[in-house]
Amino acid sequence: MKIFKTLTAEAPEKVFVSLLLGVFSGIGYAFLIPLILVSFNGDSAFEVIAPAEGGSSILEIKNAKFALAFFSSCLLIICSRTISQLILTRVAIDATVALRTKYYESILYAPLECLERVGESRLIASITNDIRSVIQGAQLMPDLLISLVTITGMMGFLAYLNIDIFRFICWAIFFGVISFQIPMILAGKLVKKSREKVDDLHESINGVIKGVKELKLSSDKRHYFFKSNLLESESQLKKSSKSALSVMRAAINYGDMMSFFVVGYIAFLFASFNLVSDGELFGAIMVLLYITGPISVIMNALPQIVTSNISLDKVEKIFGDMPKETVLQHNFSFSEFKSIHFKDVRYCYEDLSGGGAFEVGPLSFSIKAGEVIFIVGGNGSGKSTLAKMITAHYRPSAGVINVGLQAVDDKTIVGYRNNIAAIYTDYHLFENILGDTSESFDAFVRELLVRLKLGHAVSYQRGRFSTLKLSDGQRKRLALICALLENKQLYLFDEWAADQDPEFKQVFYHEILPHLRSQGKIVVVISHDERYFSSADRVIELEDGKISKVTVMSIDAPGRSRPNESVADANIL
Ligand SMILES: Nc1ncnc2c1ncn2[C@@H]1O[C@H](COP(=O)(O)OP(=O)(O)OP(=O)(O)O)[C@@H](O)[C@H]1O
Repeated sequence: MKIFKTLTAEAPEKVFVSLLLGVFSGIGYAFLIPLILVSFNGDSAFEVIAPAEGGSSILEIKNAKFALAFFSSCLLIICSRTISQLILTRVAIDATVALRTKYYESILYAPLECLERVGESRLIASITNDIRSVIQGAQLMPDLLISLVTITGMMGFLAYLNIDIFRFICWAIFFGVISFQIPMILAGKLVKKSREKVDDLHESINGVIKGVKELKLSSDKRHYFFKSNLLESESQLKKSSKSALSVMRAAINYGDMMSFFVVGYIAFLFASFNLVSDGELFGAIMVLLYITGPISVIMNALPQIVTSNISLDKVEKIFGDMPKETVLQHNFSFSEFKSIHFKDVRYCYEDLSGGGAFEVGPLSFSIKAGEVIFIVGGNGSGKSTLAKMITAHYRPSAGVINVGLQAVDDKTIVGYRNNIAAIYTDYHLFENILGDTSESFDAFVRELLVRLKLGHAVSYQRGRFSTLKLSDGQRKRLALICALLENKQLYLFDEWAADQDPEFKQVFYHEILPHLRSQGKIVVVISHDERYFSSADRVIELEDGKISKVTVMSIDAPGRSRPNESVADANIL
């Protein structure tokens, strides 16, 4: 079974040892009943012997050999079963971490458009729920094996007791397995359907958590969302889960009772038509009653195994279909990173709605070091799409991007990205500064915190900010500090200043940008702040994915300076 491979792939030797111990344990179980039955041999295993004088009666073991074998089997079961389960539990924990790590890597190395297509909710649901479910199923391995070995051993004993009873039971098992498959196939389909509903539910949960502010503002909206989205998703999941579990429970009970039907048949009918001694009949019934335990273990494990297999399919569908960027993960070093050239670059979204895909391009322009470019345009004109092409998150469908004379391609793209610091509209602020956090940074960061008026709200020590519980504007200023610390060659700000006070807009447009220009950086700013367009060297206007206008700004405009020229008011850095 596929789910078991997740464990065997992690530590094959340990899993092998665990299974071997499971087999020993199963053999131990399979010996218990035969030992008792053989030791009875028509008499009592214990004989009351004369009480010692003045003392109470004691029991003396008559069949010491069998008794010893019996207790040795018990000991074997305790030791082998415990060690087997301990080993597998540890392997399961390692396998869970290994699987999650593999999928973290898949996410980190997948093309951005692919992650955007799958969506946050489905990724989180798979990494958290599905992987846990797969491992829970795989962990049942030793118990299943113990039960299978026990049943096999007991069947062997039955064959030894009476071959006719053995044959009859083989047919009963065959019939049971076949008739059990029908409800299980139906249950599998229902579990699959219910798993699909989990994604919808996650989407709704995301909505209730992220959209709580909007929902609180309107009781109608809240009521509608609660009923039509959240409760509807819950109700669909509840319906499909209940159906799946009902079918499965009924199938399990049928399977459980099958063994008692067989016991009843043998006890009341079989003996009437076949030549079976009382001893054989008694032995067969004991064996059959005994194996109802292992059968029950297998039956009860089946729902988890079905669910785990479906979870594994889901994980494989999401992550198996997720391509890895075919790029060389080598930090290519450009001979110089002084200019970027777009030549007839296009990017076309996949047409998912059928209403025609949006295309950006063909775009041809260059940006030099020490230049600040503003990209402007109406909503939906393609600014953010172009930003993602500039930062090489979206690879062009046509055309080329060069750094100087060197192309940004599979061999150089990782090196290209390593030269970029960006703040997107949906940026993420990490809790600590990732990378070099040497003490030399401390004074610099503290100075920036004070200049951006964050000094009272946040303190910084050794790569960590004291808190991220800040206003939106403050968080964005903190993101700006992190970006500046990176000291990259290309800076991209996607509407950074949109939610800043005029005071900080001023700092951004008239101090930060001129400073970056003076440092010879390539700076791309997506902006709607017309008041500050004069801070740019050039303003590229987009309309419907194409460049509609390029304006070269006057060198004398406020907030302007040439590369390497000291900036009078860029006094923060
Ligand atoms: N993931 C996507 N799949 C398909 N089409 C998309 C996707 N993202 C954006 N688009 C399309 O691309 C167009 C440009 O989007 P983009 O986000 O680049 O615009 P924008 O200029 O940044 O807009 P805004 O100023 O509103 O942020 C949109 O009209 C939209 O139809």
